[in-house]
Amino acid sequence: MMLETTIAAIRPADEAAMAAARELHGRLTKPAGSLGALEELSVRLAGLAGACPPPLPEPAAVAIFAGDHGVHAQGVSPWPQEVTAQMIGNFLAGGAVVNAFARQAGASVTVVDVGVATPLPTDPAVADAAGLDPAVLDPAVPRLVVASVRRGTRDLAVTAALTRDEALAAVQTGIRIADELIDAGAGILLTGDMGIGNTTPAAALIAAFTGVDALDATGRGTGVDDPTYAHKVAVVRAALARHIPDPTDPLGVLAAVGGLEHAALAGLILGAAARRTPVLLDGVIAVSAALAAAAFAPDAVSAMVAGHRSAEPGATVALRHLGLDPLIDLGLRLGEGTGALLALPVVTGAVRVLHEVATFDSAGVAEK
Ligand SMILES: O=C(O)c1ccc[n+]([C@@H]2O[C@H](COP(=O)([O-])O)[C@@H](O)[C@H]2O)c1
Ligand SMILES: Cc1cc2nc[nH]c2cc1C
Repeated sequence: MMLETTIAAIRPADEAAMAAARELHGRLTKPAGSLGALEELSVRLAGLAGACPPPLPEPAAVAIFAGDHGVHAQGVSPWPQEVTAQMIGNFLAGGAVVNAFARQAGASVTVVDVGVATPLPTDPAVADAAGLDPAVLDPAVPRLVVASVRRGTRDLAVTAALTRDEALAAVQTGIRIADELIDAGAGILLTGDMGIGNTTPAAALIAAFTGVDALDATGRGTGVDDPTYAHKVAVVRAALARHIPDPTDPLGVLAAVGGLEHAALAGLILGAAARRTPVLLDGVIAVSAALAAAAFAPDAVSAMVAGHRSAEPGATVALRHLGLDPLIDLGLRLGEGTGALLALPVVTGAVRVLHEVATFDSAGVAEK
C-alpha cells in the first residue's frame, strides 16, 4: 500500500470487541484485575482485531531496519560507522543477541538495508548462512532485503538529513515490509534497528514531536562519556534550532532530523496498523518512529504495544506522549529488537488467557 492509502485504512479500535473482552475477563477463573496490565493489553488487542478473543499473536516476525547517519561525523557515537554493516553480517550469520532471542521466541528475522553507508559483508560464509532465498517467515534463517534509499543520511547538524522524497521512500519500504510479513502469515510484527549514531536522530525526533528540551530527549546511546554527551545534546539542540521541524508535518520532521531506519520503522508501524496487526515496539529508535507514525495517523497507537522501557531517557518521554506503558523494564539499551522479543511471551500470554482459561460457570468454581 502507498502511504496515503495506508493512513486512510487506519481506523479506531473496535469498542464492542473491547467491551466483550472486559466482560469475558470478569467471568474467567481468577479474581477481577488479578492479571494486572495483561488484562488491559488483551482488551486493546481485542479492539485492534475487532474480535474477542483476538487471534494469538503468532507467528512473530522481527524486522530490523539498518541505516547510517551523516551526523556520525560530529562525533556523537564512540563506534565506527562500519559496525552497522558488520552487524548486518552478524545478524545474517545468526550470531547477534537478536538472533539468540529470536530463536528462543521462534520468531523470524528480516534485515532490511534502508541506507547503510559502507558495503555489506560479502563473506561467502555469511551469504551461505543467509541462504539463497529463505522463506519469508522461516525462524531458522535470517533474511536480507536490500532497499537502500541512499548510503546514509546527510549530516543533520549541517543540512536536512533527507529530502522529503527520500524519507517517503523509506516510509514506503516499511509499509511494504509490513504487508509482506503479514501476507506471509505473521500475527505480530516486532521492530528492530541497527545504525551507529541513530540515537542522535532519535533524540531529535522525540524533542521535535513532544516539545521537550534537547537535554531531556538525549541519552548516552551506546555509552558516550560526559564531554561527548554534552556535545551530543548541543548537536541535537542546534539541529532543532536550525530546522525548526513542524510536528504536524511528520514527513518533514523525518526528512529534517530523522534517519532512514526511523522513517522505515514509522512505515512498518503504519503498515501493521492498517492491517490491524499488533506491532511490538523495541527501544528508543522504535518509539521515536512511533511518534512519527502517530503524527501521520493518531489511531495507529491502537496497534502499538510498548515492549520495554529503554534506558535512553527519550524513550520514557516518547512513551508518555504516546500514552503507552512498557511491558518490561530491564535497563536494556541494545536495540536490534531485543527488548521487543523478550516482551513477546507477555503479549502472547495476555491473549492466550482469553482463549484458554475456563469461566467460573464452565469450571464450576464459586464466585465471591
Ligand atoms: O534500543 C535502544 O533503546 C538503544 C539505545 C542505545 C543504543 N542502541 C543501539 O546502538 C546504536 C546507536 O547508538 P549510538 O550511540 O551509536 O547512537 C544503534 O545500533 C542502536 O540500535 C539502541
Ligand atoms: C556491537 C554493537 C551491536 C549493536 N546492536 C545494535 N546496536 C549496536 C551497536 C554496537 C556497537
